[in-house]
Amino acid sequence: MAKPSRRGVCLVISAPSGAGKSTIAQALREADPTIFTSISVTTRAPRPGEEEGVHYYFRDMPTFRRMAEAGELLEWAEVFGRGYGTPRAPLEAALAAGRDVILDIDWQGHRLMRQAMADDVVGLFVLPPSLEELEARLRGRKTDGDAEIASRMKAAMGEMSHWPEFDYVLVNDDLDKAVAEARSVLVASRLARARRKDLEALWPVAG
Ligand SMILES: Nc1ncnc2c1ncn2[C@@H]1O[C@H](COP(=O)(O)OP(=O)(O)OP(=O)(O)O)[C@@H](O)[C@H]1O
Ligand SMILES: Nc1nc2c(ncn2[C@@H]2O[C@H](COP(=O)(O)O)[C@@H](O)[C@H]2O)c(=O)[nH]1
Repeated sequence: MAKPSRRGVCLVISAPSGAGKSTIAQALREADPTIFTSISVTTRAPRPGEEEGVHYYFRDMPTFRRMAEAGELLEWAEVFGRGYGTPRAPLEAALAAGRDVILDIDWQGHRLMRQAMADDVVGLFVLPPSLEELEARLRGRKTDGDAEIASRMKAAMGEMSHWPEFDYVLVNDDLDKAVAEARSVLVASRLARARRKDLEALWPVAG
């Protein structure tokens, strides 16, 4: 197979639950179907309408632990008391084939991804316009009960305090604007530092 002209960008999008990162990631993928979708493994139960291998790989805790110990997960973290992790092999294959990848994971996962593949990772943190709007979005989504929403709201301030660790930060007040900004981050990242290695092999560089 011919070598791709560049390695893909691994765009890690994090946010407190309900801020809109999955919605933004989905819009980016719909606009550009070449973007690779990483499907995480989780120990949480499927929500109504969620499908195995589409939204998540749903596994019990012993299986999740075995995968983590065997190195099958590039990163994994406990979020809201459950295990979530990124399968290693499909993501590495996609980047090597020159495909951009979007990961919709929490701030701990972003830290671990930076340790695992610093040159490939670009971090984007999505903030909600306010705590009231965050709670309204969690309620409006109708996927979680009161106790789960309370637990996610309780964690939100702590999660949001990690925004300075990211390369880019946006406020998702207007969805179209947020998607356009996230798209700009992806395009700029394609042209940025790690991508220069490919050009250095092709074009002269002043000594
Ligand atoms: N800019 C926006 N204005 C109004 N509603 C929005 C906006 N962005 C997203 N939403 C809605 O907010 C809800 C939460 O969005 P989403 O599921 O994408 O959040 P998330 O950050 O991925 O949450 P989780 O971490 O739980 O997966 C959804 O119902 C979505 O349609
Ligand atoms: N570190 C990781 N975090 C992940 C991964 N997949 C999802 N997540 C994060 O978990 C919470 C909750 O998700 P939900 O689907 O239960 O609402 C959210 O912040 C996700 O971003 C992963 O592989 N690794």
